Amino acid sequence: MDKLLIQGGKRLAGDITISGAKNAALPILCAGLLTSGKLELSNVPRLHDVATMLKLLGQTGLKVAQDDECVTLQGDAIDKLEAPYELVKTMRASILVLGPLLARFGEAKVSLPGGCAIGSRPVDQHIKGLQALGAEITIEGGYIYAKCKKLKGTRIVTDMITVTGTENLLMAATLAEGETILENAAREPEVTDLAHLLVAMGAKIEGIGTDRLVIQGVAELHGAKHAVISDRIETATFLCAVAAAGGDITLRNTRTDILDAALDKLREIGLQMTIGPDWIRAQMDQRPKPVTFRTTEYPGFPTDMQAQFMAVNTIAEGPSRVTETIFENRFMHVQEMNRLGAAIETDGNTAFITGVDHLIGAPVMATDLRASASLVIAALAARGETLVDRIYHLDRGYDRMEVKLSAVGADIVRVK
Ligand SMILES: CC(=O)N[C@H]1[C@@H](OP(=O)(O)OP(=O)(O)OC[C@H]2O[C@@H](n3ccc(=O)[nH]c3=O)[C@H](O)[C@@H]2O)O[C@H](CO)[C@@H](O)[C@@H]1O
Ligand SMILES: C=C(OP(=O)(O)O)C(=O)O
Repeated sequence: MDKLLIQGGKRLAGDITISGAKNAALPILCAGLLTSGKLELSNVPRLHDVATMLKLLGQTGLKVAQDDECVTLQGDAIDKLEAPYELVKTMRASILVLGPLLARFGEAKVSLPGGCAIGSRPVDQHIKGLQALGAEITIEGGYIYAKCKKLKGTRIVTDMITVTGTENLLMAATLAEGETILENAAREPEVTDLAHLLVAMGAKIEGIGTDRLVIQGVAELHGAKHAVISDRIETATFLCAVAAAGGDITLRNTRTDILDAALDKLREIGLQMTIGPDWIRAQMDQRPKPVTFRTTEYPGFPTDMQAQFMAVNTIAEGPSRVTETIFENRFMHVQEMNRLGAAIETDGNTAFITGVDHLIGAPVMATDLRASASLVIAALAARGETLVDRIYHLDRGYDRMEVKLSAVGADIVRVK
């Protein structure tokens, strides 16, 4: 099993190119199921989750061709309307094939994703929404069996804001008969990116970027070309790395207009930033200042950045408080950070951090994707050597993180 060996205390300096966003690429790849036409996608990140998704889509009969960061999909020979447990269990986003398969073919069998480390993560809202669109759904033997003659547009109000729930229902609604209104829709930039692709494929969607999406169903969608939006979470992760380790880095191929909540907190930390349309130069030459925040849906502070900011808080010049409101079990990095000498206590969904003068390297275990990234950040700032185990979590969602970090001066190597 791969691990990362990190010698902390090195200043970071140089350029990093940000990859396409995992959370945009995964639904966008699933949109390939909605058409017999050709989807030509660029800026697709090289990630385990993308490889898993392409394998899953390939099994349906969708034709997949991949060349570096470009993926071409053609859905003119899909004949297996199924997502098996073996693949779904490794990636929850597999649930995103449900809406498209059902809408286009009137049938789908998709394994229930089950819980995961950060929380129970049910998919009841996806199911409830598809039922409202007229699908007959049964659950048996761990599988969702969905059937319909033709989905019919309706008004759907989800009980909570759900990102993949919105994406699944949005994709389904593009091929439903008549008008669908999605109230309480997620406004995450990745949902918006998917909506822009769907429009390029011929879908009729109003309210893009708002919490009320109005979709007029069309008989069919056609092929399109699309560049996946750059990854705001990867961007903010590298900004936290320089905030913790110190240095002067420039991030390229990024989007600076979808990062407000994180950028505000980074300014509070003391990170000096110069911001262009698609680049950010970040400089840090002081001990971080502590930041208190709570995670919320976009445009609020993203849960996917909670752990990385906590890593910066561990060595900040004072106490801070972090409240996680999206997932019920997203503090698994706390124990591991404390192994590095951090002083964090938790009470329910709030973590209380007392900034320490420095962390000291130790062997630690990654428990989920963003927890892994937070441990890398802590290790970059720590004195001595840290071995981060179970980095398969990291590989799910970061495109060659150790290569990008060593190119800017970090002492980080992948070991077996
Ligand atoms: C592939 C992808 O895009 N993953 C992102 C997506 O996950 P994902 O789409 O799975 O997260 P959701 O937005 O659906 O989850 C938000 C909350 O709603 C709950 N819920 C959700 C759906 C449902 O049917 N029932 C239900 O109870 C969840 O358990 C969670 O507590 O958004 C999360 C929140 O920004 C991010 O952390 C993930 O990185
Ligand atoms: C939780 C995440 O991803 P997923 O929904 O794919 O588990 C994440 O990207 O931080």
